[in-house]
Order: sequence, then structure tokens, then C-alpha cells
Amino acid sequence: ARKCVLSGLWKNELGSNMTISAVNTDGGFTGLYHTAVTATDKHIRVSPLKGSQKPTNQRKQPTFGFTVSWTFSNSMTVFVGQCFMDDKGKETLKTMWLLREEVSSPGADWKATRVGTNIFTRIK
Ligand SMILES: O=C(CCCC[C@@H]1SC[C@@H]2NC(=O)N[C@@H]21)NCCc1cc([N+](=O)[O-])ccc1O
Repeated sequence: ARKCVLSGLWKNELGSNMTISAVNTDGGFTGLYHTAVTATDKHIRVSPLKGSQKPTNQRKQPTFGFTVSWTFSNSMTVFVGQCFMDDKGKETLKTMWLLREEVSSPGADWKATRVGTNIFTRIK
């Protein structure tokens, strides 16, 4: 299939991995995210993700977004990106993310959001 569907097992360059369920007809999906890193001293636990991708009947390299609600810290990350497929059929998810930390007061709001990029490739 010359189109990129997000369901399956993925890893990124930090060593995190995620499992995405079947993508339903309206592009919605859920899954689980296991981050290899954390900005807290908390013990890392698997966290749920929810997202959507543009339907692949119209697009071969769809854009998508998903949110991870971390189970071990009062923080949230949103990932947004696109799935690319090379001429050998190898898929890559190029993403940017925003990590929002819970801070104690509006005065600390300025320092509550981190930004970064991650590239995911399929496992197996
Ligand atoms: O660490 C997390 C959740 C895991 C985030 C993993 C990121 S998501 C993007 C990137 N890609 C990937 O695979 N993993 C990383 N939240 C900490 C926020 C926080 C920080 C502080 N602090 O630093 O003081 C205090 C209290 C806090 O709640």
C-alpha cells in the first residue's frame, strides 16, 4: 500500500515507543505511549494517547495530531506531524511537540511549555 496509516508500533530517537490502534473511518485513533525520558523524578508509566489523522483515501502522506495525557505527572503533550514514505515504502513520522507542565500560578505560566521535535520509525 503506497499510503501511510499510523496504526502499529513506533519508536523515536529518544527511545520512546508508542502503539497506535486501528485508525477508524473518521481518522480517529487511540494508543499507548511509553516515554524513555521525563523531566520529573517520577517513575515513568505507560500513558494513553488520542489523536486523529487525515483520511488516507485522499492523502498518501497524511498529517496527524495526538495528545498524550501523562499518567505519572500533571502534564500533557501534544504532537503534530506528517507521515512520510520513501520509495522503498519505509515510513517516518516527523513531528513537533509541546509539553505543558502544571505550574503553581499564572506568574509561572511563561515557563510552563517546552517545545521540541521527534522522528518516529516503525518497530518490526
Ligand atoms: O516529563 C513529563 C512527561 C513526559 C514527557 C516526555 C516528553 S514528550 C516530548 C518528548 N518525546 C518523548 O518521547 N518524550 C519527551 N512531564 C514533566 C513536566 C514537568 C516538569 C517539571 N520540571 O521539569 O520541573 C516539573 C513538573 C512536571 O510535570
